Amino acid sequence: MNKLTIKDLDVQGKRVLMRVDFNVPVKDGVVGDDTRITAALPSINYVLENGGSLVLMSHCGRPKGEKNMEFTLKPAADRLAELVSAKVTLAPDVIGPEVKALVEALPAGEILVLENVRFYKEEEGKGCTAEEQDAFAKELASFGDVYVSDAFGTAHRAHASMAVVTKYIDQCAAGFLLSKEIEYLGKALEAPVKPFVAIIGGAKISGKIDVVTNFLDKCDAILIGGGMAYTFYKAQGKAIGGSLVEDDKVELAGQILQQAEAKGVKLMLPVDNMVADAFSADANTKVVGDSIEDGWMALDIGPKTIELYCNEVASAKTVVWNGPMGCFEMKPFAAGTFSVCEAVAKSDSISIIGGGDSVAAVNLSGVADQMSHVSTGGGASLEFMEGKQLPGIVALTDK
Ligand SMILES: Nc1ncnc2c1ncn2[C@@H]1O[C@H](COP(=O)(O)OP(=O)(O)O)[C@@H](O)[C@H]1O
Ligand SMILES: O=C(OP(=O)(O)O)[C@H](O)COP(=O)(O)O
Repeated sequence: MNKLTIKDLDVQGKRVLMRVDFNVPVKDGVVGDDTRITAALPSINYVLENGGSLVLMSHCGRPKGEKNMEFTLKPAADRLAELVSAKVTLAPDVIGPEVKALVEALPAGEILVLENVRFYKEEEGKGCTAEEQDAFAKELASFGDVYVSDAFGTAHRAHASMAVVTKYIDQCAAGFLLSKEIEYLGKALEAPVKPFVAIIGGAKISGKIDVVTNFLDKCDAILIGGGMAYTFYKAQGKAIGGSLVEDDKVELAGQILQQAEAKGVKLMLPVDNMVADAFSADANTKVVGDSIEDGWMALDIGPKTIELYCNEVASAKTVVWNGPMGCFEMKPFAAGTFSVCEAVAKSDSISIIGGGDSVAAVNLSGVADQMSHVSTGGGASLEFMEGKQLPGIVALTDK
C-alpha cells in the first residue's frame, strides 16, 4: 500500500485522532460481539505505548443524523475500558465546547471516545451542504495532531470522519488493522483458486446487490440467502408475503438473474424457507417452499436449501461469505447460518468471511479459527474485492 501507515508517524506527545469501526452488535446496553473492538487494539495500544493520547471516533448503527441514545457508543467505550489498561472517557457529544475542553485536557496515555459521529447529519453528508460537512470535519480535525484510520469496515463510506477530516490534517495514516485487511484481501483475490463460491445474505440489500453483479464475472457459483433472497424472488414473480424486500432493487435483481443465466454462472436462491408469522423468536413457524403467503415472512433458509448450499461449499476452493442466511440472532432462525458456517469451516477452501453480523455468527458458532480470514468489513471487503477504490483509503496521505 502506498499510503502512510501508523508506523510512519511520530506519536510521542501527540494527540492522535483515530477513526475506528465500533459498529458492534449491542443488546441491553452490552456489546454482543467485540471483534471489531479487539481488532483495533494493536493500533490503540501502539499509540498509548509510544507516548500519544487518543481521540477515538466511530459510528454505531444508523441514527440518521439524530442524537438518538439508542445508538450511543457507551457500550463500546465500556467494553474498550475492559480491554485496555488506559483510562477511557466517553465524551457527551461529538463536537462542541464541552468536547473541545475534554480533548484539550487529555493527557498522554489516555483515551477519549467521541459520541456516535452519525448523531450529526454532516457525518454522512445527507441533508446538509458541503460547507456544513466541511465545518464539521474541520472541527473533528482540530481534535488531532495526526489522523489514523483503522475503520476498515467503514472504508467504503465517503463520510466526514473517514474522507473529509483528512483534508484538514497533514499526516493521515492507515492503522494496523486497515493495513492487514488490505494486504490479505488483495492477495487472496488476485487469482482465486477455483471453484470460487460467493455466499451473499444479510439485510443490507442495496449495499450488497451490486457486488452480486460483479461476482458474476469471477465466481463459479453464487448462493443467495438471508433478506437478500426475497428481492430476487419478487423479480421472479414469486409471492414473498411480509419478507424483507427492497422494491427499487427488484429490477436489478431480475437483470442479475438473466446475466447469470447468460454467463453460465450458478446463481442459487433458496428452494425452501423457514417462515414466521411475526418477527419474533416466539412466532409460529413452518417450513415452506419458494412461495411465501401473506401473513408470513421468511426469516431463514429451509433444510433443503441448507443441504444444497452446504454441498456447494464442500467442493469450493475459495469461499467469500458476507451476510447471514437468516435472523440467526433468534434461535428458530439460526440453522441456515450456522450450518453454512460449519460447512465453510469444514471445507478445504480459502475462506473469507466479512460483515459485522456475519463475523458475530462465525464467532458464536465457535469455528472462527477454522476460517482463513475473518474480515471486520462486510460491505467494505466486498467493494474492495470488486476492485473499487475505497474512499476511506484513498483519503489517506500518500507515501
Ligand atoms: N430473512 C431475513 N429477513 C430479515 N433480516 C434478515 C434475514 N436474514 C438475515 N437478516 C438479518 O441481516 C442482518 C445482517 O445483515 P448485514 O448487515 O447485511 O450483514 P453483515 O453485518 O454481516 O454485513 C442480521 O441482523 C440478520 O438478522
Ligand atoms: O457494519 C458495517 O458494515 P457491514 O455490515 O457491511 O460490515 C460498517 O460499520 C458500515 O456501516 P454502514 O453500512 O451502516 O455504513
